[in-house]
Amino acid sequence: MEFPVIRREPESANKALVDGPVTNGQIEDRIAHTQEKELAGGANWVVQKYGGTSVGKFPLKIVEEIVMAGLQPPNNQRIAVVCSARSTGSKAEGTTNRLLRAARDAEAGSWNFASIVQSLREDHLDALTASLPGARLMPASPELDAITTHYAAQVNAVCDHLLKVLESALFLKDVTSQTMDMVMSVGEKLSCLYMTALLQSRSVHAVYVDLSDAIPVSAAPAPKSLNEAFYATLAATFGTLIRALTADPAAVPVITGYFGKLPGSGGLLDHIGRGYTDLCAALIAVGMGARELQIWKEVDGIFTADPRKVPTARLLPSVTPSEAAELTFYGSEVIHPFTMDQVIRAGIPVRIKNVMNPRSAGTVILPDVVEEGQSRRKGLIRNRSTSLLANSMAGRGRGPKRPTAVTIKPNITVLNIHSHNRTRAHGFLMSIFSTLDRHGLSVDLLASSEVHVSMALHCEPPPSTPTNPAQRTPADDAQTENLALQSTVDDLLATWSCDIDLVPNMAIISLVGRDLRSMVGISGRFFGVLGRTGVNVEMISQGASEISIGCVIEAREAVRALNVVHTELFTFLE
Ligand SMILES: Nc1ncnc2c1ncn2[C@@H]1O[C@H](COP(=O)(O)OP(=O)(O)O)[C@@H](O)[C@H]1O
Ligand SMILES: N[C@@H](CC(=O)OP(=O)(O)O)C(=O)O
Repeated sequence: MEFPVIRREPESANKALVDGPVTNGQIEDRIAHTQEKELAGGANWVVQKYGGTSVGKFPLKIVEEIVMAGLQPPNNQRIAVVCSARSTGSKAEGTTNRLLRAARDAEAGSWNFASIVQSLREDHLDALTASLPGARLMPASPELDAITTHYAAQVNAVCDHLLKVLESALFLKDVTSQTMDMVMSVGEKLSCLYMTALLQSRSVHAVYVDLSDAIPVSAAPAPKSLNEAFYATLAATFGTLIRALTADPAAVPVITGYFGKLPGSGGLLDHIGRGYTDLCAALIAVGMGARELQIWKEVDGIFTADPRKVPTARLLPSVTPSEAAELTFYGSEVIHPFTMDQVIRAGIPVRIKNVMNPRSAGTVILPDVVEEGQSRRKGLIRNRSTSLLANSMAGRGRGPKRPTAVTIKPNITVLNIHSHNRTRAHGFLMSIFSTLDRHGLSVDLLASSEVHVSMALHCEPPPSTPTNPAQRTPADDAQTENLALQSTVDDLLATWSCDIDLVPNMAIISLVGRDLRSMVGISGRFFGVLGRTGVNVEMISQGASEISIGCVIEAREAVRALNVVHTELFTFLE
């Protein structure tokens, strides 16, 4: 792939000129060069966040091929590692879900939590034994013995404390948000203790950093919402704490992606939701003044479509923060939505990389000029050179305009409401939204007229078998969502004279791209190809976001629709 060159004029540091094409490698050099000069004081820190399945499935790759390789010449980076809770299979059966299940068991009066804690304890102890150098060779060296003994003591201490918390919850028959947070934090603690020991077993000076008590008590007078000022304080606190623990230039902090009790009511799950480690890593990157935040996944980066569903999808070298956010919201799980705001505001690029293929450059998320302009209006500061570089990398203003990616979001139910009352349209909408809010449902797409409203809601499918409290599965959450939907319908029918119908088993297909706003005829092409290939469109929403066009189709058609749209708009639009 080729990109235009950014050439810096010596007499004007901020003037970038578009020149001939350059390669990905040259872009890398230029990003490094630019940032070295501009992120003064941020040294050479790279913050690397690893998801739970990466820690569970590829721990040795992370340690040897990514962290150790990054520390050594010619890279000579300072690396901060941030980990999520381990999952050896899928995230659904990973440590965090097992912990949440243990908490619900305790609340329901079942001692089943004890066996969950025991299996987590054994899993984590066995994981280290299996990954030690010369794993089953006896006798181990005294250094390795010391590492494993210390590790076992820490794992046991964390698990014993967890048992006490869960026992208290069982006797109280109550799990508060704070208790849930305390239980959930164990996943990241165990994961980071494991990665610390693993790095130490390879002679890396790894330092375990637990952020679960890092939020200062002074932050306790809660802000009404977790606002920018709060996050800025948090980032600074994390930065100070981590620096203090890693004064030795060889030290590698291994930091829990769980970051402590939030002030006010509600816990991390309520305020941030699952996937909170992305945000934690972003705050750490800001606090450390890192030169890059890397989110390591099991995919090479962001593609023009889900590469597991569209074989011809191409890796995108860069996307803008808004595109990444839109893609995440509409089904391509790229990055937790709150993450980008933090790092982009600080001018730190985010790079999505693949643990299975560390040499691939991945996808970098950088703001473009329009986004920079918008943020200036909001009084935010950006790193100008990274913005210019991003524009140049994406070849903006040169060549044909094109959409960036197409994505699908499954498990959508359409809620159609037809009011019998033609005179109070504003009251009708207010009643619908307050009912949805009461039941904790949010709307993904909306189309409305005076008396008719169609909404696409995300609802996981219900579990196939009934569950008893002692054997809950992650599908219980799905059951809760479906009950919420049913209660919403009941409440609406009770308070408003209307007809309601629910259309389950749908999906949203969305075209995303910063160029869409100026691509005349793109909607026609998008809907045209769906129509020509016999994909029925149930509902259309356009205009809410300038950078996406979306519609609801039947879920069973989703992968076919994704492929035909990709072929039409990404292959032939070259
Ligand atoms: N446009 C896209 N680009 C890259 N991945 C995508 C895209 N759309 C969907 N995906 C899916 O998102 C997932 C992200 O990678 P993965 O490492 O599995 O996630 P996680 O870190 O959340 O466990 C992959 O399963 C991939 O198939
Ligand atoms: N352990 C948390 C936090 C997290 O961020 O996970 P991951 O990075 O694996 O999505 C969760 O399961 O949600």
